[in-house]
Formats: sequence, C-alpha cells, structure tokens
Amino acid sequence: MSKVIRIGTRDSELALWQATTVQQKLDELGLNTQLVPVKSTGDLVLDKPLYELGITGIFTKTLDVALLKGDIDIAVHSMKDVPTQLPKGIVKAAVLERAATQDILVHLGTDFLKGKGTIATGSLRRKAQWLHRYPDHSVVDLRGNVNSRLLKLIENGWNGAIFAKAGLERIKLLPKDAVLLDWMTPAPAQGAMLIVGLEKEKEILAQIEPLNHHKTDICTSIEREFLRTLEGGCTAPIGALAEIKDQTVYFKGCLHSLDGQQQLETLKECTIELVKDFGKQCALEILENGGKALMESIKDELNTIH
Ligand SMILES: NCc1[nH]cc(CCC(=O)O)c1CC(=O)O
Repeated sequence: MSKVIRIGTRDSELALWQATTVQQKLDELGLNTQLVPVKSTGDLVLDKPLYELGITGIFTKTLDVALLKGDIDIAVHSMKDVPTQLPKGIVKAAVLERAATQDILVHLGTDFLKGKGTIATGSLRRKAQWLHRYPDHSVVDLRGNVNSRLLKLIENGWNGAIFAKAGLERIKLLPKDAVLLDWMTPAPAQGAMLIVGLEKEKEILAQIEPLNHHKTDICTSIEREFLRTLEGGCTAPIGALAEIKDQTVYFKGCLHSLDGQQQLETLKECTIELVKDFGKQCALEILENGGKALMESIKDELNTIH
C-alpha cells in the first residue's frame, strides 16, 4: 500500500464536495487518501466586504500554512479564490476539468429587471458589471458561504443575488428559475478546481498529475496571467474567460470602474500552439487603452475605503 495522501480542505459544504470529488478520483487511481477539513479566515470574518479586509488569498491562506507545516500533503481550492502568485514552496499539482463558468442570478421574481431593484453580491466584479448593465439598480454587500448567502437573500427580501453556477450545482442548490448571466464575464478560473502541493514532494506531485485536464489548465492559465498582469497585486473588477474550439483559443477579458460606469473589454483569439504570453498580451492591450489610469483610480478608491 502506498502512503496515505492527506487532502486539506476548507469545511464549507462546497469545499467538502470539491475535496471529496478529488478524493474519489485519487481512490480510482488506487491511491490511499484521507480528508483533513481546516477552518479558514475567509469563512470566519463575515461582517466586512472581502475587499475591505485588504488581503488576497484569505480563503487559501490557512491551507497554505497547513501544507507548509506538513499537516496535509495536498490542498483542494476553488481556483478563482487562489491568488495568482502561489506562496514559495507551493506549486500547482493539477487543474481538474472545468464545470460551468457562468454566473447566475437567484431571485425572488424577475420584474425588477425592467425597473429599479436591489441585488446582493460581495464581489467587486459582479457589482461593477451589474451596475454597468443596470445603472438604476442598487447593489448591497453579501458575504458568507453559498448556503448562508442564499438564506440571507430570502431573509432580507433583496431582489436577487449572484452566484457561480458551478458552486450552486455542486451542492444541489441551484433553483430551477435562476437566470443564467451569459453577458457577465466570469472571474478568472471560475468553475475550475486546483490541487496544490509542496514543490519538494515530487512523488506526491507525480501521483496527482494524472488528474490534470489539459484544456482547462491552458484556459485557466491564460485567464490568471491576464489577471496577474492587470492587477499587479490589487483587487479590481476583472473578468476573464478563455475557451478552446478546434485548435483556437478565444479570449474575453474586461476591467470596470467600481461604479460600473467605465468598461474596458478585449476580445482576442490565438492558435493553441502560440498561446505562451497570450494572457499577458490581452492584459497589456487593456492597460494601454486606458486600463493603466483606471487601475490607478480603483486603487485610490479602495484605499480610501480602508
Ligand atoms: N468566492 C467564493 C466562491 N469560490 C468558488 C465558488 C464557486 C465555484 C467556482 O466558481 O469555481 C464560490 C461561490 C460563488 O462565487 O458563488
């Protein structure tokens, strides 16, 4: 029998579903595994918008520490929650095949879409894109795990709240009448799961590698390279989606002002062999076309909120 691989996960229902899925896939490869749930700061601090906490990686930090301390061997993350720069010593072990990439609106009736309304989200990206499309609406902050966000929507009587379709599907809480937001550009790597491990544990990395889904890996790498180049370590309303059809990669990326009034967008394509630096080129195009100034003003605005 091979050594037991300890799988670290957050303890929300979604995180546990994702980690259990990874565990099943590793079991199918004939590996021995054990789940180790870990509480994360992102799940504990509920009274402040995420961007006000002023740190990235809030969901992933606790698992990073557990990895580096040797308490777990691998960690399973929603890839969109993982900072583009992994901590020193921690590396990508595999990216799993992506589920739905889109955002979805859960609502208490859709009449408000034609007039005024209040929707809830804790995401700068969703807020800005929503206000760009519905300038007469209000957006209120909504934090917490997926289950508690659904409860708060009902309690507060807001018109709707925005979720990742993949997350709601995974925990079987997707209402039948939810509205797919096809026009909204998702977060980089939305719908994908990332397994990370320690760089020095080559044997474990080799055992996990067969779970890597090549196309998802390519697309999410482009999206995250776009994000890394644009943001330079700051949070901002940034969306990105890469898709492969035949041998071509189609990319859509956008940056909005916090109030949604300004929108910078790029649509580009590239053959799959030439994909190196593609995400960076897409970001540079936005930066050169007004993105640099917009990023500066977003940074200033967020600093005055802190
Ligand atoms: N930030 C929380 C988070 N991280 C990953 C998902 C869902 C799964 C995914 O997008 O991959 C969610 C919930 C949501 O955005 O509604």
